[in-house]
Amino acid sequence: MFNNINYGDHVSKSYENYATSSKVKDMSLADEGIRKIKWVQKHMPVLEHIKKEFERTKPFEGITIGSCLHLEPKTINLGLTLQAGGAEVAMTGCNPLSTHDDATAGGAALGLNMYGWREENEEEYYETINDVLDHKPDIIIDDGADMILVLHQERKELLKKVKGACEETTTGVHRLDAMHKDGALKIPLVAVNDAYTKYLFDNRYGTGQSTFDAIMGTTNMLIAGKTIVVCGYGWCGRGVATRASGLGGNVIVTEVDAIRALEAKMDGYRVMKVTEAVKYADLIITVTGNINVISGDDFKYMKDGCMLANSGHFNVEINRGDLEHQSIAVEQVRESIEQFTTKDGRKIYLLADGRLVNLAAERGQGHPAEIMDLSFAAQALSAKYILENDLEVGVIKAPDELDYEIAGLKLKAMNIEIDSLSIRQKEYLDDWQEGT
Ligand SMILES: NC(=O)c1ccc[n+]([C@@H]2O[C@H](COP(=O)([O-])OP(=O)(O)OC[C@H]3O[C@@H](n4cnc5c(N)ncnc54)[C@H](O)[C@@H]3O)[C@@H](O)[C@H]2O)c1
Ligand SMILES: O=c1[nH]cnc2c1ncn2[C@@H]1O[C@H](CO)[C@@H](O)[C@H]1O
Ligand SMILES: N[C@@H](CCS)C(=O)O
Repeated sequence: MFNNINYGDHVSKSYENYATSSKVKDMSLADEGIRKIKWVQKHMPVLEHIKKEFERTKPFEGITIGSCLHLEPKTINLGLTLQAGGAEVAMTGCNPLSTHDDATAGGAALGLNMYGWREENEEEYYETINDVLDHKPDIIIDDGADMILVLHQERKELLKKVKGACEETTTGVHRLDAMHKDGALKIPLVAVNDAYTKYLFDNRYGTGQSTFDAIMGTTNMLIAGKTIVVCGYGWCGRGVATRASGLGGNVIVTEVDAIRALEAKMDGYRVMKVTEAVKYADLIITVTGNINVISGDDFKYMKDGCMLANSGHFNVEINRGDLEHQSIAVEQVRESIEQFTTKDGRKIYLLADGRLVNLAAERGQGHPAEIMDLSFAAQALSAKYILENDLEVGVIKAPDELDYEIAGLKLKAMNIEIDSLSIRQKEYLDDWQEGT
């Protein structure tokens, strides 16, 4: 069935190395998965460049890399990049709702060990994390730190083989920082999220666009003229607020950090306490990485028809239990939309079960390929960095050289040339004596 597909230059050309240990929903979806993988490859030039380099230099020969990332075509392309470098790759999802079953079938067909399917229950979610750990990885790539936690708590015997791990997202880095402070972290950790080429683009422009892509695709509703409350004005919040405003929404920001609140105000948004903001909201989007951002009485003051979406962390930012408690009926009214009827008769809509909407909604495609090109280039080079350096236990930022290499490659792929400092300019910048 698969043999007449032209795989292109950068993926395996046959299914001979089809990883039989994979657990995916349906291998008959592999053709479609491979078509989607090939599409994103066209839009991930930096990762494709790295893949070619890896094919030549084989930095991961004899190495096993296990990942816990959102499983969709761009992530599979990261897996193929690591595979091109000689690694045995085992992948599972980092969210029970974000896996694309065609992409995982495609990945398995192309020789990656794939574990996971969309709508896993909690037991299956952790079972597939353990399936990846069974491959005894030398390097781990995590998103949200669930796999690293399982490694430290339940699979301690594997710790000594792990040379290091990479973490994809802000909340994962916070969790791992906390773990290190408690003396519980036993491996070196590269906070890939903290690379400039990651958070400045992925968290901001990626989340900005993909959050609205998913919300609009899920609801088929207009943004223009609506009041949109953005909870959290970090990198994701800035991106979400910019796009909300660009689509014609009236944006209100809520924050707990005085500097970020001030920044939001001077960026032109209204800023107020969440208890006040919810009264005006047509749509609320949480992007804080925190728990109970919308909870308790907040639901009482919402207007009839208010929609709730989280694009931050797990399913804890919006307290679903509190909303259920105040409701007399919950009904699935459309794919990824639940309608809660409150005791006083209002309808409140929760998207994608309160999980990050840009990935967990049925229509969620995640960030654009050009954005994940940067994030996954940072992952691929960080994995190589771990292997080539004897890192100490702790959480470090990816080195600046790596960031500049990625930015340079991206600019080149975009046909953009920039200036460089002249010798005189360098001297001037280094000199403290030259004045007016
Ligand atoms: N959906 C995605 O694809 C995606 C992409 C990147 C990051 N993330 C996740 O999104 C979350 C935010 O990431 P970030 O990089 O913007 O983090 P960040 O640290 O830059 O920003 C978070 C902001 O939320 C604020 N905040 C915390 N608690 C709050 C509360 N109760 N009410 C209002 N504001 C509050 C903080 O003060 C901070 O300014 C994280 O969980 C991150 O892992 C999701
Ligand atoms: O399309 C995607 N594929 C894989 N990962 C993604 C995609 N979109 C966003 N993220 C990643 O998900 C993390 C939060 O869990 C973010 O940090 C982002 O890098
Ligand atoms: N993997 C987690 C981390 C997001 S911050 C999630 O999907 O919610």
